[in-house]
Amino acid sequence: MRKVCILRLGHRPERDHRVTTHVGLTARALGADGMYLVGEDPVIVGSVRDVVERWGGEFFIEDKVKWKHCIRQWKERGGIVAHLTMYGLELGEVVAEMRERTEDLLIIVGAEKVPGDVYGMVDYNVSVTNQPHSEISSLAILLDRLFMGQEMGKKFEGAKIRVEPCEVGKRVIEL
Ligand SMILES: C[S@@+](CC[C@H](N)C(=O)[O-])C[C@H]1O[C@@H](n2cnc3c(N)ncnc32)[C@H](O)[C@@H]1O
Repeated sequence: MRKVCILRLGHRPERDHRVTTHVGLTARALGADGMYLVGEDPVIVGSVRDVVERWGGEFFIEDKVKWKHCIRQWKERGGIVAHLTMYGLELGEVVAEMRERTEDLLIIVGAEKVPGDVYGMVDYNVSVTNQPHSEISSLAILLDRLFMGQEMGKKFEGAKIRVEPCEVGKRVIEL
């Protein structure tokens, strides 16, 4: 089974804390396998690992990653890389090809301005509309289109807690 991981660039601990945590949680919930974080943020690493511990699955998070090294190593190991950017090719034009390829996929999302070199190092620069919005929304839509909705049924092995969907109220099961 191919691996799909996220590389989060440009994280500023003083202002991106919540958004970067949500990039990780969105990636996990929508079927990705892990996230590499450029920069050091033990609080985010701890929060995401805590969710994995309670809600299950094997999603990993690693901080203090050097982005060029991460991309090069990913490609040396035979993986492909997509960069989410409003300036890229429209998602609808490239997602079928990305889905058909069997190589591991690294998805890059930025925070502040992404270094210019990134655009030339990747296999796909992909836009989710050509309007500015967010790394969380663009990642969610890419993952959903990539997995064609199948990620919604993903089982999270080893969970200590699970939600039982119900029409009204909250039903939480401790396992
Ligand atoms: C809040 S934006 C800031 C982008 C920054 N101003 C720049 O010029 O690179 C943060 C990230 O959201 C993602 N993003 C925002 N809008 C997007 C779009 N329309 N399509 C794809 N990704 C998008 C990109 O990954 C981007 O790096």
